[in-house]
Amino acid sequence: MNISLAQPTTRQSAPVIFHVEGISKVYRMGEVEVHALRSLNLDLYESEFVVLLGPSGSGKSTLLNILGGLDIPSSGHFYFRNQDLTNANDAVLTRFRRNSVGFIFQFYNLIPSLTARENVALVTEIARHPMKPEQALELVGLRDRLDHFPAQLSGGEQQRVAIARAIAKRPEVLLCDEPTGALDFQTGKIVLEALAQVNQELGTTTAVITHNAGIAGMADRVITMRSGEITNIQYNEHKLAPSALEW
Ligand SMILES: Nc1ncnc2c1ncn2[C@@H]1O[C@H](COP(=O)(O)OP(=O)(O)OP(=O)(O)O)[C@@H](O)[C@H]1O
Repeated sequence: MNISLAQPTTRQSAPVIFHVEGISKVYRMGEVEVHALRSLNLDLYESEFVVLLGPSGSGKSTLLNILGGLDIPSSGHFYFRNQDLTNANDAVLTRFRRNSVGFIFQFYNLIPSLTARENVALVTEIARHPMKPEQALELVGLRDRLDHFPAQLSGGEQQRVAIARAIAKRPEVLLCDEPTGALDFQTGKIVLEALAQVNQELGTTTAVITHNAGIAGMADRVITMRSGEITNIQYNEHKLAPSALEW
């Protein structure tokens, strides 16, 4: 199914950051072919906050992984700021991921023997124009947890360290796959507050995959997928603060 790309967005004057044109992804498992994405078209705009919904197996992670240069489509084209990355080689994709993309996953993948500040510093040491680890941690509300080790932090705090680590290199996009999947309601909201804050303060284009439809209210756009296709795009005229979300 092709969705019109000409609809207005709340960021309608913003330039396109990702242009996805008819991408398909087929996984071959022996004799069996799994069509994870089917001729999908999508534009994402600078600074927008997008929530991706859809049942398990609908292709959300596959799409996010392609956007982030972790996977490549079987056919179609994928552009980042007019640069065609569809057939980019490993060196180009590595540079793209390193300079332009921050990833957040359900599990935080922090290094247990390093403090919050040191976990973030690992990334800032190799980035081009990083912010200071302290600044990144302050942005996610962890100024007073700089010298704590992961084991001394709650799940929500660890996820916020992971967010600080992802944004400290000032990526243009932040791709989040089930960032609150392992967290309870209240803690999940605090993590969403941190993502909203980063989106607002740094203008980082943010895409969040979730099974939780209650999160949709904080997005500029809500994209719903089913069986490898986009079945609906909804525009929120009035975004909700994460604290006002209910699920
Ligand atoms: N590496 C892979 N090899 C084979 N099949 C895969 C692979 N990755 C994903 N798939 C299949 O592609 C389809 C889409 O998977 P994907 O993970 O993108 O869905 P999803 O919407 O993110 O699901 P979930 O919400 O459960 O994470 C599924 O049928 C899945 O089994």
